[in-house]
Amino acid sequence: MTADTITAADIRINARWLIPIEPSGAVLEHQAVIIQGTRIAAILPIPDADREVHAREVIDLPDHVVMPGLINMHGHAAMSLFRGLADDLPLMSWLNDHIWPAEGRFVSEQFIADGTQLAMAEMLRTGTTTFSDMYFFPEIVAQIAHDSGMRAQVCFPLLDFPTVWGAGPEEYLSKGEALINTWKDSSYIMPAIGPHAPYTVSNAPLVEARELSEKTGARLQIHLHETAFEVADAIETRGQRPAERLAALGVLGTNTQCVHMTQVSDQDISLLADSGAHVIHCPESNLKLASGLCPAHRLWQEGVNLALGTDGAASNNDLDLFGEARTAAMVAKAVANDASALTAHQALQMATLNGAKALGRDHELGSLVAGKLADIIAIDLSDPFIQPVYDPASHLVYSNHGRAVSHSWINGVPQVQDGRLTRIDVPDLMLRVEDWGGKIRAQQAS
Ligand SMILES: CSC[C@H]1O[C@@H](n2cnc3c(O)ncnc32)[C@H](O)[C@@H]1O
Ligand SMILES: [Zn+2]
Repeated sequence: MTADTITAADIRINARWLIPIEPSGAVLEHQAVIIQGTRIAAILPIPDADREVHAREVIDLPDHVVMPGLINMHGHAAMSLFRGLADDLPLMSWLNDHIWPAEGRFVSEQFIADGTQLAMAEMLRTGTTTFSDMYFFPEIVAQIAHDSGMRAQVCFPLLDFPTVWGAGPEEYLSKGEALINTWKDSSYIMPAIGPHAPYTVSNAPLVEARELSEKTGARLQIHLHETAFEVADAIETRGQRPAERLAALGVLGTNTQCVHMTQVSDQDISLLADSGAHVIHCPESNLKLASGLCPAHRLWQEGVNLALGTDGAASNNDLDLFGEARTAAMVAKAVANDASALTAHQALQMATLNGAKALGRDHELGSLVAGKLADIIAIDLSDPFIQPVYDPASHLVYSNHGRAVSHSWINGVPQVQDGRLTRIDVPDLMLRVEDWGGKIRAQQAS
């Protein structure tokens, strides 16, 4: 739809600044975003919109920057109920001695429902409109996200051993295929396959996961090269680096999302770049668990698509993707010994368009372009802690931390209005969260 043909629209957002991400990272001023139904109909200079558009609802955002909703490409949403339960530990002792025992005790359908809602509330408040989840009871995660109108890639878990969600790989795969069939035509829910890690999934289920991905088009997300120990142990026990093993099994491809990649050799980079696999960078979880540092600038230079994730709130310990973008930019500078290694604009692209690419949905998500879905956020830059403004992208990455997200829309539907959630009953949610906190505290004390 062009400006000439528009006469009526559902929503018009008048923005002081606009960061559309595409076709360039440039910041535009005094722009109107026109929404019709679920999609962006046009982006016009405000004076043109005044002349040509009659919107049912006009939202004036005179101190705000408007941009695409953030895409948090890796997490375990319901682990928000374990936030702060086990800090200051390295990955394997965090998992083996604390998190897996706690999951064995507490994870249930109700835990997943409440913990996922708590995570969604935090993500919406900090600018995320699409998240990726890898956790138990994915059918509940999918339903909860769908019912709240949040977009989600929901990866069903795949491991060699029994968990609260199933007896082993065959059960996970058959329940997972049912999840894919249920949601394959949904715009909100992207069902996906979540083999946990190379050290918890053996070759046969990995190959079955690949075949399921090829048959259905579902994405496959895996924790990969998270620590030096993982890589050294694989070399010792299998004689292969994990990425090499995945490549040999045919598991690295354009549908594959590799989470972490803190240990990267030249050969690993070639495998990633040649296969078209995506890397999901989770710098804060990597820092907190002392897992290592992903060389983001090198991967970017070599043409690997690099998106951002928070990981779960028990290893981050928040789900603020603006904060993650800041950390990614800072860490890249330190790792490369180059202050320009990853700029604010690149960090915003990682948090938006690159996530959409990893999902295979960059034709309709990840940037503000006419025709794309209306997943949009607004951030109020009038507060003293983000004044004065020279480049709003700089403030979003280096000064903001997601505190000032005032509005968001997903599929053209308001999710945050003046900083308040429209679709989640927060007081009721907090009662349930406090109940879980009480139960978990009591067990810790016993
Ligand atoms: C199979 S469901 C997901 C499984 O992963 C665990 N987990 C959470 N964070 C991490 C991480 O950084 N590396 C490896 N595994 C992680 C989570 O507790 C679930 O058991
Ligand atoms: Zn994870």
